[in-house]
Amino acid sequence: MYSNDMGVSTLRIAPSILSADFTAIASAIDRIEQSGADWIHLDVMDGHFVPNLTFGPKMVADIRKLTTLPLDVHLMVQNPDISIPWYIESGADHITFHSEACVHAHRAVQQIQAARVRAGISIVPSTPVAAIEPLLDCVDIVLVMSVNPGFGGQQFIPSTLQKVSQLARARDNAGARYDIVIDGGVNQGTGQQLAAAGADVLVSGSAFFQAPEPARFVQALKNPGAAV
Ligand SMILES: O=C(CO)[C@H](O)[C@H](O)COP(=O)(O)O
Ligand SMILES: [Co+2]
Repeated sequence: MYSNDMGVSTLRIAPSILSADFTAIASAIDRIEQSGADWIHLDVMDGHFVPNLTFGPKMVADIRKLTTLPLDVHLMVQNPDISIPWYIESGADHITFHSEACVHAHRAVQQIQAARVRAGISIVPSTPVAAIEPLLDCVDIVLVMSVNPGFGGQQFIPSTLQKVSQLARARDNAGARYDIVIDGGVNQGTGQQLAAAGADVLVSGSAFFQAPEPARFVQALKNPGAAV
């Protein structure tokens, strides 16, 4: 559930800089910090696993110098085991890679955790939760893509909700500890549905950067249904 015993929201918000102006990255980081958001989501795309290119470890290292907020690196790259060490070195707090892009996913999780970085596994909309079931007892994060990865500003795919409930149930039954992170098409409407289904963290790119009042937007996502 998304509130604690005191009725305070436990939902965390992770704005994605994918929708920021890359020529003014320091001001984007400042906007995120001032908004009361919890993590900064960094989308790394290689032009192979997804049909788009963004940035690499230098950008992550430069952002590391600007903030103490957790840096949540989302690797949309083929064979992430090659580049995981670069993102460890650049100061990432979390590194999430795609199940579809990595043959030896269990080894990659160990590689990340050995550096005391939180390890995440992600699935695209056409991949079922069953594909990552063997990893659920060892990952720190499960990132469910609710759009096809590669671009911001796409429409939420509703079948994601069922995956979120399935992951929340599996975690409760097994006593596992992963955060359920949802990425793609998150706005106040879909956020409310995702919170009810059991999401822990909502990534928001275009909606966050378009919001006239980012702090109000973050509060509204954290407290679905409440007037803020
Ligand atoms: O991983 C991503 C795209 O592959 C982005 O994190 C995601 O799409 C966020 O953008 P938006 O909130 O605009 O959908
Ligand atoms: Co992402």
